[in-house]
Amino acid sequence: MILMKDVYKTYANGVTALNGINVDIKQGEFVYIVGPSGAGKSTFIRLMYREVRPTKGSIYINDVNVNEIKEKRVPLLRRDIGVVFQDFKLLPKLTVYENIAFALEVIEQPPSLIRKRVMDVLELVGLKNKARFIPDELSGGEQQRVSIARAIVNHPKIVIADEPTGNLDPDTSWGIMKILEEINDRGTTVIMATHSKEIVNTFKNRVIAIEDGLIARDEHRGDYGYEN
Ligand SMILES: Nc1ncnc2c1ncn2[C@@H]1O[C@H](COP(=O)(O)OP(=O)(O)OP(=O)(O)O)[C@@H](O)[C@H]1O
Repeated sequence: MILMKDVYKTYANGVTALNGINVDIKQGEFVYIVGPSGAGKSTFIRLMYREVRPTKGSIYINDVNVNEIKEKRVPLLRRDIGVVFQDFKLLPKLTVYENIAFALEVIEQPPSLIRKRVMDVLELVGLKNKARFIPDELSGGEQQRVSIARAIVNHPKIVIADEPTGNLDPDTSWGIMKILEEINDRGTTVIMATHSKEIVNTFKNRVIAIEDGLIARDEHRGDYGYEN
């Protein structure tokens, strides 16, 4: 479902972030991407939704080579992938409801379906009572729950999260993990880059460690493996 073959990435400034990555992630897996700062985790993640293009090698998402599709088909690729960022990236002037609905409006879904889907995801992330709030009126954890709701409202097959708990305290992070595990239990593949030893060692899942642009470790139900 996600397949990388001999993937290299050298940025325009000459920095090589990935140095020959081979990986195979099946539908329904939960995978942590760990490793030292600057090891290439974000680059690895951003290649999957074509935010970054590889210098060499192939990346397949559901048998589609993401580097070969035409620019106009990129939005279609991204419909299958929900992305969650460390800094939430919510639209500040829109309400919680509107932030989530927007993801469906841009792909021209009918209003009745939009309403149902938004209410369903608000229920899942426990924010039905805050649908009319704007992001500034929410805590960091609540804003991250909105951004997760927005990422999954279109029922993507894959959710990619780049340090989703990076700005949150431990209790709030736990709540976010519970939601991601629930989404994964429903069959969605979850790929999450993290620096949290506590999370990786508590919520056991596959661990892929990237060091110096290479996969240094790939373990089923692995440990974090670093001292933070
Ligand atoms: N847009 C870019 N242009 C040039 N170099 C970049 C760019 N993005 C990342 N790099 C470099 O590529 C290397 C890998 O960066 P990347 O962000 O993938 O690492 P990371 O493992 O996610 O780090 P962190 O844990 O600190 O977020 C670093 O040396 C970084 O400086």
